[in-house]
Amino acid sequence: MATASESPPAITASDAMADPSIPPFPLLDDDDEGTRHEQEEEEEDPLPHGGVLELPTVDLESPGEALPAACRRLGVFRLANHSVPGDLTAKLFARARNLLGRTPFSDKHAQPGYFWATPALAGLRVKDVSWVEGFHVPLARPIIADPPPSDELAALEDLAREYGAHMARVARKVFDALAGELGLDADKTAAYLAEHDGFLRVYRYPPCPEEGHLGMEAHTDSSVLSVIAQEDLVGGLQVLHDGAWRDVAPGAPGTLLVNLGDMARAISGDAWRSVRHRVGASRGAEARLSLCYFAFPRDDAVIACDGSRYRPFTHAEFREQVKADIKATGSKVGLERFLRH
Ligand SMILES: O=C(O)CCC(=O)C(=O)O
Ligand SMILES: [Fe+2]
Repeated sequence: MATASESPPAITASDAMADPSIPPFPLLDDDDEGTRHEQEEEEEDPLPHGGVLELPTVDLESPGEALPAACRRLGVFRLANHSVPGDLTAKLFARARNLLGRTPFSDKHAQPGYFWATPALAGLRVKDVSWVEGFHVPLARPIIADPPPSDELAALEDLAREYGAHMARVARKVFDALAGELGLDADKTAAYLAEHDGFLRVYRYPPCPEEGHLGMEAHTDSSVLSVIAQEDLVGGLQVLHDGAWRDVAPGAPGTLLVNLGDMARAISGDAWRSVRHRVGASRGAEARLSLCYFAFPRDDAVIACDGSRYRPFTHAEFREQVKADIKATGSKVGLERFLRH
């Protein structure tokens, strides 16, 4: 298995074409190269790479001061002692690897909840292709589709739901510990995290034969918090910290990674960070897999904080604004839209 520090031999474009499981990501042709260089020249001050970043670890059973400190300083941390059964996570990874890694693209594509290179599908330029595919599993309701999901996908979905219930428990426990620090009342503590309405994304970052792509473009999450499990040692996640991209150091085996999203930032009036992050494209022969859970406020929750730079808004308003911005410009504007004038 590839580690973050080794550089395994990259697969070639013909290897990638020969593997029927790999979606037909567009490779850069000569014209696209031209576009890419122009775009790079336009980019102001590309951010430097700042090496590896060790994240603090928070013990879910006794988070103490380490939790708010990590939220204020970084917006991302490792979580230990979370009681998610290791064999459940391993089974879900194995199913995902099997289903995404061995099924021809055309069969996956016909399955409900499957996505690949999402921004490319929104008609963006080749530079913006994210070298990723996966399944989107809403946790509050079963995937209803006609024709129904394959047996393999139905089995993956069952495991994802069982895993998702653990994620909801973990998210609630983290958020309750944090709510105390902001002095949120019981109503807000409940409304600001609809943990059972979140979703899980099962991602596979297939090997990418070409430089110049990312597994996932730089972004902040729109969630309150996101919980990521990645298969041991296959690196790739980078966070922006002090003006540089930093590779997230592999955590102790079995730890989860929690990152705060825009809603946590707004709820706390900018006291907590919504960390900007991205995923490098997998360059070795091994695909990277991750399980990402996202939890949001209730739709009607009014996000407001005394002294905040943001005007009060409902979560539904935020979501609609993000959708509208992506539709209009191809990217999310986010909280800037809600600044008080
Ligand atoms: O796959 C990962 O580790 C991160 C994915 C991510 O950042 C996202 O889906 O928002
Ligand atoms: Fe993210």
